[in-house]
Amino acid sequence: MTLETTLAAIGPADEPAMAAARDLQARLTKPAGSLGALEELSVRLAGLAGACPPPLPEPAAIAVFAGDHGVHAQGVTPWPQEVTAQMVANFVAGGAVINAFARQVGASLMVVDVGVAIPLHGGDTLLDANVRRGTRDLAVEPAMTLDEARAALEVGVSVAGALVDGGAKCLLTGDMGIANTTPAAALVSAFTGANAAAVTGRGTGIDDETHARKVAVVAGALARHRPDPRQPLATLAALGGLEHAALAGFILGAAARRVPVIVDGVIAGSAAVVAAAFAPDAVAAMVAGHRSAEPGAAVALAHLGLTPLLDLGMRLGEGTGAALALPIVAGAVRVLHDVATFDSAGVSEK
Ligand SMILES: O=C(O)c1ccc[n+]([C@@H]2O[C@H](COP(=O)([O-])O)[C@@H](O)[C@H]2O)c1
Ligand SMILES: Cc1cc2nc[nH]c2cc1C
Repeated sequence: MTLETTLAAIGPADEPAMAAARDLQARLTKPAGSLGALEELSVRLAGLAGACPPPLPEPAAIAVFAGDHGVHAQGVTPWPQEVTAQMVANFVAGGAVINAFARQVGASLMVVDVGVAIPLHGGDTLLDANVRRGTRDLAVEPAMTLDEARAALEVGVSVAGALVDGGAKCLLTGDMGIANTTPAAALVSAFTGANAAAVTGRGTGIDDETHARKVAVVAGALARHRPDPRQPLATLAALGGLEHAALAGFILGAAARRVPVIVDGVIAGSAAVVAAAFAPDAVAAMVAGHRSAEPGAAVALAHLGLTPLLDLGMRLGEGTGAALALPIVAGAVRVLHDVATFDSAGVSEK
């Protein structure tokens, strides 16, 4: 599917299904409101599916999009760029944290090379969809051409479509890319209007001097490119990464198929903000898995009006925060399927 046909397929939440879910929640054998945020989540998922109860989010599929970044040359991260390719190999071998969490929650995992700088050779779980071997340096020129950004977006759309065609009832975002918290911060700043210092954090863990340089790089890129958030493709191309673009497409692809997508940390959060700029109704498909410690993540979620399910101080990426949130999403939906009503169970109401 092209970007345009995907955007055209995205529609608003179904109000009658949401009303039915609210009504059912009120009749279940529990005090009204006692499941807190899970109740509203179940209502949102009913609205997305256009059905009450909505489908359980099983089977669930994680896609980890990997890319490299020209802005690495600015010294915004202490890690060498080749760690991106090395970690992709680790995902394929099953040895990363996301592999452990995917096994723990029963989700499938695939890795997509959308922009890694080093040629990779993987097995069945690595998809070669490389658009470019790393972006250009956003501190000095647009990171991508419009065509490259569009191609990466469409990689994400087609991965989402293939996973849904294969039976996935829930998609989870994953990312890997040394230096990718810098473009994430720039995107969040460009689309939300928050200033560079408010959205730029310590990524994998950087000292004060590196952090000051990173804030200056983000502020400088915004001053240089003067992105117009009403032009999402141009803004994404100027400031983004190939995995950010693919993740935005992945989220749009989920929304077009009316399947929930659990959004991980700051990289996925920035991609979600891009997706919402293309199609505001796409927010109906998004579930915020967790609140990453990276400050841009909370700014992105506030902009989208989403409340994170978990807040564990995590800042790993890979899809780890989304994976841990999956059982909570499943629990919220299962309540609508399994729990008796006051009527059916013969429980007295107050
Ligand atoms: O998901 C997050 O919120 C997150 C926060 C900090 C770091 N990361 C991960 O760390 C890498 C980027 O960090 P950095 O410091 O090199 O920009 C990249 O591979 C991300 O998956 C991810
Ligand atoms: C080791 C390592 C693992 C990661 N996983 C996601 N980002 C990462 C960054 C590093 C450096």
